[in-house]
Amino acid sequence: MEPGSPEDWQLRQLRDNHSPMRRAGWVTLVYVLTGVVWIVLSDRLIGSLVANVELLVLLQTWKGVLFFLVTGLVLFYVIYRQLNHDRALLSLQYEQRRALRFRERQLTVLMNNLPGMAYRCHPDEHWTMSFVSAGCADLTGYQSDELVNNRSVSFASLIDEASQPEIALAVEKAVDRDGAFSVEYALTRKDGERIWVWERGCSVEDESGVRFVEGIILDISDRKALEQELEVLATRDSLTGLLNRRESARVLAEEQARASRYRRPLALLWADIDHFKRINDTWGHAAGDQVLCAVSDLLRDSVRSVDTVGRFGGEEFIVILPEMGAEEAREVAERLREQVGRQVVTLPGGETVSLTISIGVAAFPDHGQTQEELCAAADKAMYRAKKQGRNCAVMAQAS
Ligand SMILES: Nc1nc2c(ncn2[C@@H]2O[C@H](COP(=O)(O)OP(=O)(O)OP(=O)(O)O)[C@@H](O)[C@H]2O)c(=O)[nH]1
Repeated sequence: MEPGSPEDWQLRQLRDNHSPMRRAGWVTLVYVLTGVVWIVLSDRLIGSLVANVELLVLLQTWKGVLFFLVTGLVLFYVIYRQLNHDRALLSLQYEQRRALRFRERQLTVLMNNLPGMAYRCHPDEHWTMSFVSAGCADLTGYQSDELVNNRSVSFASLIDEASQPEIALAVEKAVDRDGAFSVEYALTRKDGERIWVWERGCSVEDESGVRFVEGIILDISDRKALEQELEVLATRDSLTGLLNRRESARVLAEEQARASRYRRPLALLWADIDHFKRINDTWGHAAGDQVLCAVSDLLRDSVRSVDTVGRFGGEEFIVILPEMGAEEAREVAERLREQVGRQVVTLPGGETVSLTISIGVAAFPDHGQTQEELCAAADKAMYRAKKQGRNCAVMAQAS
């Protein structure tokens, strides 16, 4: 009910009115006093004006009748007004109850048809649920009564452990400033399936001052999968699965900035398959693809976990070697060159393809102060390796 509405005014009036006993007492007192005053005054007036006894008796009789008529009318008006007032209050109560029932029904339908689950919980370490909507079964696999009051399992135990501190912080902040929070995290369902959910909630206080958190939780696994797919598409080379050119450049820029900030060594290898065109021309493009994948796998499997291998274009690869100086990088390049030389790729038709690679080696800061200078130095070194007869690793010249 809106404050200031007519219904509100009526209820306030009812609350502010005196008690029924006091009101009835007042009415009776007014009636008795009026009667006494009327009888005394009217008797005196008539007695002083009329001397004839018969006329006096007649006037007394009509005076009594008049008194009953007037008080009867007043009584009728008072009771009529009161009953009308009561009836208005009763119908107001009835309308309010009806509106309340309608709203409850609306709310229940809404909650039960939400795509996820609505909840009310205590902000304790178990996220003890005091209410969950019917969508709980679809979302978590648990029935409402299994989750409410942690009867079978606590909601906190379903949440991915790594996300718990972040969620606790978001909720704490929301409770502190009476605001809302939204978080994304992984949740383990009753059947063991791991799903991604998005939760939005806010802190509320009930009439007795107890704090709760209320909100909704939606399944966003499809969106997450799409996001991850898009991320792979944006950062990976679709043929080899290595980082693509853009992502390789981003990682190199990051590593170069770090090396520059902390004055740490960093090396870059620029590798190119020798006479790759011949492979394509001899065995076909699909065979060329297979060779590219084989070389990619070999490079990826032959470096440290901190190193990054990317496909920079056609048959060109880069290897980013953090915390590595020029000499060590040359040894790595030599090792990779030998491994590729030893590798034989067997094509689907049974034919075998042998290959070699040429590698340019550049180190930060000796061969380049910036990412661009480092790339250019490694690329030039690779071309010198080609000129020197291929199948070799060549160190870049100092800048
Ligand atoms: N199969 C296949 N071939 C590719 C791909 N990308 C580029 N190429 C081919 O790679 C070949 C590169 O040839 P070139 O740049 O002449 O180099 P090369 O034959 O390796 O000779 P050198 O580098 O001088 O040793 C071209 O024929 C391109 O068509 C790819 O994704 N798959």
